[in-house]
Amino acid sequence: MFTVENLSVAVGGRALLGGVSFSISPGEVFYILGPNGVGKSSLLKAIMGIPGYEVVGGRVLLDGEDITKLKPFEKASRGLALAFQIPPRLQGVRVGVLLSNICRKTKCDYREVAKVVEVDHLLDREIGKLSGGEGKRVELATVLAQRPRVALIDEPDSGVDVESLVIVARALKELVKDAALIIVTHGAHIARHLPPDKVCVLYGGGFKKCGGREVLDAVFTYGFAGLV
Ligand SMILES: Nc1ncnc2c1ncn2[C@@H]1O[C@H](COP(=O)(O)OP(=O)(O)OP(=O)(O)O)[C@@H](O)[C@H]1O
Repeated sequence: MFTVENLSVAVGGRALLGGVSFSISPGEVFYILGPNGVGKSSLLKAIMGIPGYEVVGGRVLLDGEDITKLKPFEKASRGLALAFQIPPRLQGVRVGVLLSNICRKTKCDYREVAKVVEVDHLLDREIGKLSGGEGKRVELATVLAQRPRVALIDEPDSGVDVESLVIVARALKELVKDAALIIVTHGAHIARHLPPDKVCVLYGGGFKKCGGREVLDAVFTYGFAGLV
């Protein structure tokens, strides 16, 4: 069980979010929806412990262990993985080398992982020279290769064409077989392919409405401002 308890987050020394709480188990899909700039990415980065995204209150628990203050690599070794909204454009690093390095630790077959997100034809390409959509699929491959217990996925459906969205959804379905899946999205296009179990709307500094799929329908009908 992965639990975020009454979390407050500051970014660049400025208070951004407060009182964020949720729990999620492996096999569950949790969507965090909200408008641009509300703090969705910052929440995932703070959970992961990325420098500059500070947890100033509350706790992050993995199977009862308080992991709030652990460093990102320590959280990764316990099974947390983050797919960035805009993946780092690593110069001079080839896709196959990165994936095989991760798979060496987790004992996966990097060519099989690459096939899931259809980047097996990109294994010899430099990550920094991929297109935006290719880069996002490679980013998902790195998360798959980590075999996480908790996958934090930032905007998997932004900048992705309709066919690639099907591939992205396939990867997410693969991930959720073993992991708790937390997906941040402002458009929720991915919901056509991967319905959520739980949904929360982040608005005005915290979660304003949480529930099941009906919250997603309400967002489409009323928008964020109309809902809260
Ligand atoms: N490193 C940073 N330093 C200072 N401010 C930041 C930093 N990162 C994000 N912010 C600010 O924090 C706020 C929330 O940004 P964040 O990227 O978390 O929003 P978001 O909800 O993910 O938005 P979007 O849907 O547009 O991706 C924004 O006002 C942003 O400018």
